[in-house]
Amino acid sequence: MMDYNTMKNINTFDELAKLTDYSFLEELNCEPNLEQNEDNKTPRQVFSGHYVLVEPTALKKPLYVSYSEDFCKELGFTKSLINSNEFIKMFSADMSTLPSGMKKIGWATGYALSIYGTEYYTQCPFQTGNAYGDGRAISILEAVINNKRWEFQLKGAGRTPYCRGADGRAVLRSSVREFIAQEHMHSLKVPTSRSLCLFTTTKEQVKRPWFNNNSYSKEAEVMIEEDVAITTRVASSFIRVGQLELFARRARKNEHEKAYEELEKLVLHLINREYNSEINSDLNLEQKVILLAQEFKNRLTSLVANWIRVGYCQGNFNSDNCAAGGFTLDYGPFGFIEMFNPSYQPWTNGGVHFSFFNQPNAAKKNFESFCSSLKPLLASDSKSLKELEYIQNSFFSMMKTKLDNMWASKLGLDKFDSEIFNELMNLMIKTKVDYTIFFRELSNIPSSVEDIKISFYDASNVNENLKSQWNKWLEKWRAKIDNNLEDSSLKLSNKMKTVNPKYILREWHLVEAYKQAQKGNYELVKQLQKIMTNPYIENSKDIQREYYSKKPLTLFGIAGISHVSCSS
Ligand SMILES: Nc1ncnc2c1ncn2[C@@H]1O[C@H](COP(=O)(O)OP(=O)(O)OP(=O)(O)O)[C@@H](O)[C@H]1O
Ligand SMILES: [Mg+2]
Repeated sequence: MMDYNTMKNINTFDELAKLTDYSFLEELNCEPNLEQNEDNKTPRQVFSGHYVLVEPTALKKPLYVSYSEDFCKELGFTKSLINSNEFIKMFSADMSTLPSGMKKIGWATGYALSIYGTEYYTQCPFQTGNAYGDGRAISILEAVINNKRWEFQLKGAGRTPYCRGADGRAVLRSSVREFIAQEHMHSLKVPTSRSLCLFTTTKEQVKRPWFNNNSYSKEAEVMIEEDVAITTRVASSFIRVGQLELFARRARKNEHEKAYEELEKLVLHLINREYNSEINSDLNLEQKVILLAQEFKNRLTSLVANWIRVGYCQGNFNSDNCAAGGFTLDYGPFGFIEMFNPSYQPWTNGGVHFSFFNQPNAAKKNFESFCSSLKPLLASDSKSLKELEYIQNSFFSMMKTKLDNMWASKLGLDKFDSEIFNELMNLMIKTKVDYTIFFRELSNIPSSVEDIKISFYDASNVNENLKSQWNKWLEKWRAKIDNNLEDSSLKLSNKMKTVNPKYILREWHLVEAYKQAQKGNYELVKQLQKIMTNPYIENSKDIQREYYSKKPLTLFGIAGISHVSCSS
């Protein structure tokens, strides 16, 4: 819990400037031989170094869409700071007038890509992997604020050497989605990068593939022009599994004389930034690497169990979208499940491997890529290599324990019960239930199917046979919780409501919010932010009517609401 009383508020930009601390960035290698005034905004190969310096491309006449109240409070950022001209300039990517002590240039990093465990090079325009990385994300600040170190990164801040010929921008639509979802996830108690603020402009548009109105098409049908936007996201670091892979691939192939050294540096840097409290700095490299693998496994399995708990599908869980700190990163073609379907996948190009219930397998693949990246550092130590292999091979047993515990907590049970679980899954699929509403209603400890019918998409079609199956299941389940029940049912109910959210971010609500925002009205964005940053509370009847609500049947299958083909 944050102790706001002992926190220092930051009222002015000069106060923020004083908290700037680039010492972590300085642990890493900047790309060598970079000529000062080289235009670093065209695709090119970057052969070595952990980052390149690049000047963000500012938004002209930025419009302030919103900021995160919760996160600003956590940072101690006051309204006067957040509304200051300097703040608006910096986070709409204009770094030209920053005070001394603050870098007037940003940095972007290269990374490699593995899709479901397979190494790819073809996405790089040079087919080498040397021009793949942050194509539109540029970090601009590192600061230690109230004893915690944060990196501030602009998403959509213009081209970098890794832009692959694209525009380096993000559009308002995708930025509103990412901005709200990131803080929603934090409020759902799922580790994630955070949102600071969101700016747009009417002075610059880019083209994106999209759909005709009310279309059922799975493929984009038209190119539309959209206003660009920049979200500032903030995290303890933005190191991805793919980033480790890039340096490990180079070390493995001995691509240049410093390849091994750069890998080692990055891994130690990752430990310093993300695993400081778990890994003692006195240990030797091999011991550190082993502990790193163990702890990342621990975090990644918890993360994915949490995603399933809240109904989140990442959609594109490649190794380059997998944060090495074990938190959620890259809210692209994500979605929160509505009608339960284990193979739910909001992204039409994503494939079943990244679908809802397959996320543990996708995580396992990313974990394998992670472990492979550590291997060069253990090459001369066969005992440690064996240990790493063991850690890698036991991913699934840890994943299963985390999933079992998660399901037990959703069901209010002390212990996972496979019979109760399997029967429930079958019933949920057969009946077409809303995932969130079902578990929230279950948290009221119902005794009859009538009490959970509100979560059924087609309650009128639930026949007597199905009703009796539900009643039997509820009876069985109640017998279990009664057996386990030390506390009163009210206590159990309250406990279940801390793991089963009342509100999740439904795409059709997001669509309304970004459509309004595209017309210059940010009220719905703010309203959604407010509700989605308090997802476990009941809220007023009016809010319940609107947001504790199943997806309207008319929206099923509609492109841009039920699925997307492009998210950027
Ligand atoms: N409009 C764009 N301009 C330049 N590069 C882009 C653009 N869109 C995507 N990319 C790059 O393509 C790669 C794959 O895109 P992906 O959708 O995973 O990431 P993203 O949403 O841009 O970024 P992140 O993972 O940083 O949240 C990334 O390296 C990204 O930087
Ligand atoms: Mg990405």
